[in-house]
Amino acid sequence: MSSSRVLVLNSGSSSVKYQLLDMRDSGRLAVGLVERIGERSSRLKHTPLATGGPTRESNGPIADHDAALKAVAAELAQDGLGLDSPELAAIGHRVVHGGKHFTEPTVVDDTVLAEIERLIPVAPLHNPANLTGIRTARALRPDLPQVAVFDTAFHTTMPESAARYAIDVETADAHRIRRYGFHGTSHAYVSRATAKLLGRAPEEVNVIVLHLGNGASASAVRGGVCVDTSMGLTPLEGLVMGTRSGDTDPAVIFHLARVGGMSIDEIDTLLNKKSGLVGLCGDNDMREIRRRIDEGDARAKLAFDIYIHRLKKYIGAYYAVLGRVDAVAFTAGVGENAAEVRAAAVAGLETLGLAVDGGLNAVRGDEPRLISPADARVAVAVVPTDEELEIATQTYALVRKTN
Ligand SMILES: Nc1ncnc2c1ncn2[C@@H]1O[C@H](COP(=O)(O)OP(=O)(O)O)[C@@H](O)[C@H]1O
Ligand SMILES: CC(=O)OP(=O)(O)O
Ligand SMILES: [Mg+2]
Repeated sequence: MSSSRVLVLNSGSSSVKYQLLDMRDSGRLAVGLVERIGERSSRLKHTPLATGGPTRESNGPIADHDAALKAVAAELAQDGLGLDSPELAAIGHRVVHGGKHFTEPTVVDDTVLAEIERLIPVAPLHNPANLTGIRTARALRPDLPQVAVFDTAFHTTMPESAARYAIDVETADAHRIRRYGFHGTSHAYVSRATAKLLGRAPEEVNVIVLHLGNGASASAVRGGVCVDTSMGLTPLEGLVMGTRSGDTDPAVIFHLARVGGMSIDEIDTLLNKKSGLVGLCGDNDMREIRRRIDEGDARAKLAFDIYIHRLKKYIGAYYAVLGRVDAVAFTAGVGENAAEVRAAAVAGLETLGLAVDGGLNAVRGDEPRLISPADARVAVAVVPTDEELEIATQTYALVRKTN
């Protein structure tokens, strides 16, 4: 029997998203999510698409990512899709920080694991979870290739002028301080899907991709190649996010330490977990923020306005970086669902050829779609991301090549 299945694990700081795919037709056999790992109210949601069975949900404490992955393996086994299946060709893992070293998907060995571990200080919310996912999967199926697909890989093409901070070169190099960028698997997938939507080859189009999830980043993609992105050394730089501040004056940190008496760890937690939308108004979910705005809540409105102001600045910046823009693509949880965010982000940019058609923008759906008026100079699009499919595709291509 030929092995054509790939299990994809997208381990986040407190969640694991997973998909089992058959790569002969990229069909999904099972999808699921473990949320609130480490809390008492963890939840596992599993949909066995292959059997047509109902979605199963279970609640109860799941202590860590190791336990989460074992619970996922048990769910899959219940549908006859267990990790012991000879049809499984590989397990693909999203790894957030690959540094400068990893520009391609990579079969994991001990050296690769050590490098991912070395990068923990620059992705403290993500790389530890990714590592646990790989280690647990490897223990369950030591004979299978485990493939790491890095968020940073797509951004390694950025020119030095975009990738370097203007700080002392020797100090920066000694500590590998540069702008790496993240969500690259999504930016790559969405920029290609946007070209397809326009009926053109990726090499022909310049796209600004706005990945607006809980973490959020923008990228400038010229002819399929990333030339700038808003996240930097870590996923803290750039846009306003669910819990992260995005851009601030670095002197805020000196001030909080010297005048506010806060420790470096306290400031790290403040900027990564207690800032962004949650810090501004107490909620990080855009649905809740919209509901509060509708009720006249001023703090929610200010949080929304700050979020939009930053987003608009990045659209303008990347317009200037690219010179010619063919499309602006909105993706991820907020980008795909929040019509009011899309409308507000491009409002007033008509002189740049950017506009949203109210009717088209209000349409909901899972397919890539244009929301700009028919005569617009620049296409504005909603392009759902599929990081799991992209990871599976890259993983399968690599194992086919190496076998
Ligand atoms: N229907 C919706 N309307 C507005 N925002 C939404 C909607 N659904 C999800 N979101 C936003 O998407 C976010 C999650 O995005 P997602 O891309 O799944 O993030 P992550 O991958 O970082 O977990 C939520 O926090 C919420 O703000
Ligand atoms: C890199 C990053 O911010 O990822 P996420 O949006 O999944 O937190
Ligand atoms: Mg995400």
